Amino acid sequence: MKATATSTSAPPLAPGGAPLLGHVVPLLRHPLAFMDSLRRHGPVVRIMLGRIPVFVVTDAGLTHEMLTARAASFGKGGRLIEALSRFAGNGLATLADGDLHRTQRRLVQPMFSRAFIAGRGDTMIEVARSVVDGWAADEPRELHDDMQELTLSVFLAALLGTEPPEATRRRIQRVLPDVMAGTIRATILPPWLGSVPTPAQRRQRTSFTELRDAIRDLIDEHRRPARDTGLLDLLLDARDPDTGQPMSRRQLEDEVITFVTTNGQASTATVLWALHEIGRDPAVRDRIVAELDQVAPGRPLVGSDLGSLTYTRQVVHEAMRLYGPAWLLTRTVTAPAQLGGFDLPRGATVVFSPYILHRDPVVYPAPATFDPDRWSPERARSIPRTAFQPFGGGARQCVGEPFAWSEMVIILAETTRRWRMVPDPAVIPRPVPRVTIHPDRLVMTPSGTGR
Ligand code: HEM
Repeated sequence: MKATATSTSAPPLAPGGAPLLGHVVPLLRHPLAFMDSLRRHGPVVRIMLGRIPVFVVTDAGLTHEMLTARAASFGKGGRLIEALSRFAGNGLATLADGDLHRTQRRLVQPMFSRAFIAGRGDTMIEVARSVVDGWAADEPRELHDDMQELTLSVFLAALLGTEPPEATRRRIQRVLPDVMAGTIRATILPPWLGSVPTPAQRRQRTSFTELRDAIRDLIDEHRRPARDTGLLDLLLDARDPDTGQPMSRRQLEDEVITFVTTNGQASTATVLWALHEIGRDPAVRDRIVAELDQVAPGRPLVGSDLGSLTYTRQVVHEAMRLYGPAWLLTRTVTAPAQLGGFDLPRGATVVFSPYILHRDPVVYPAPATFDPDRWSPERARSIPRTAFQPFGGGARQCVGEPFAWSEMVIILAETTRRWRMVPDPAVIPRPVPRVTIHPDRLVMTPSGTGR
């Protein structure tokens, strides 16, 4: 997988750039096709955002190397991180590498451990089921809002350790689209163009304040639940092992905002794509339902069943492969560095993209085909580990990964068991790359039972 050049040199320039704007136009117009096309030009390719060179790593081995063994030269940073920190402040995902990140990661890690998440499985399932049960039969639904409601409800249930207050959930859900809306534009546009004040930017700034107010109230109003402690209780109890100090109030807010926004993006997108693919292929749905009937015959699903839902997990796996869901992540070169034999100057932004890696036809034959059996225990063995990196790698790998798997499997299982989701043939969802890749619209009708 790892590619090397014979001598050190500047990475090749991608074709199709314009004099003043560079590759901004193809990146804004056809971002996914443009990114996918870069693989043809080499393992590291130079593109221009205006006059600023940006280096895109298209090779899986080199991406992994950059995130792990060479991480000291490739710091977390770059334009995406600047754009995200406008609302997430110093949350775990936007903190620069260093002591504060290491301390925060140590404090936060236990709340996303497999054991802790497994202990919240029953509550997460109950909340997902009550949302799905509330849908009316035979009425078409715009599933984007539904899935955002589901992922947010399930996350808040785990965060609080109990069913979240409906008003709080609504308040957060209302502002999330505006919070995320301008992030990719702020990443791609040259700074002089991105700083022009527009009504959309003003709306976005208001939404940042509203989200922070909602999270502040959520923390203030939280009471430790009787049954299970939530993730938030762990955060409140966390003490820096060196100083014995709790997290500052501002840091706590930044962390919760980070979790709510990351969860709402990536997990929502993956579940939407999975439902779209299940709707196109009834055989996939039948196999999920058969598995659920075998694992939990004649009874509701419980948390301890999740580990046995092998096929349902394969469906989630394949949805994450095919649609990313992150297509543009960034690092900053902290000292003059080489990657794959190419010279990269200090201060440059490096882009890496699970989307590009997951569509490599050498590793994934017929890469555009949705095939959950790629991930059957026998076939998955032939896929190199670095070829599937939806959660990144190294010290900055997604801390929420165990939570994300449980959440997505729960939502898919509960939706599919309760309903047969019938796609609207007039609405063909198109991928829209925001921070993650969302379908522009997904309209499906819950019909009868999934059985
Ligand atoms: C399908 C679901 C998800 C995907 C594909 C995903 C993907 C990623 C990726 C690729 C990174 C690394 C970014 C980088 O290296 O620059 C990341 C980091 C992170 N993710 Fe996720 N994520 C998902 C779900 C979640 C959830 C559910 C949470 C929390 C509730 C979460 C919280 C975080 C945090 C806090 C970080 C920063 C970790 C650090 O820098 O130490 N993610 N995620």
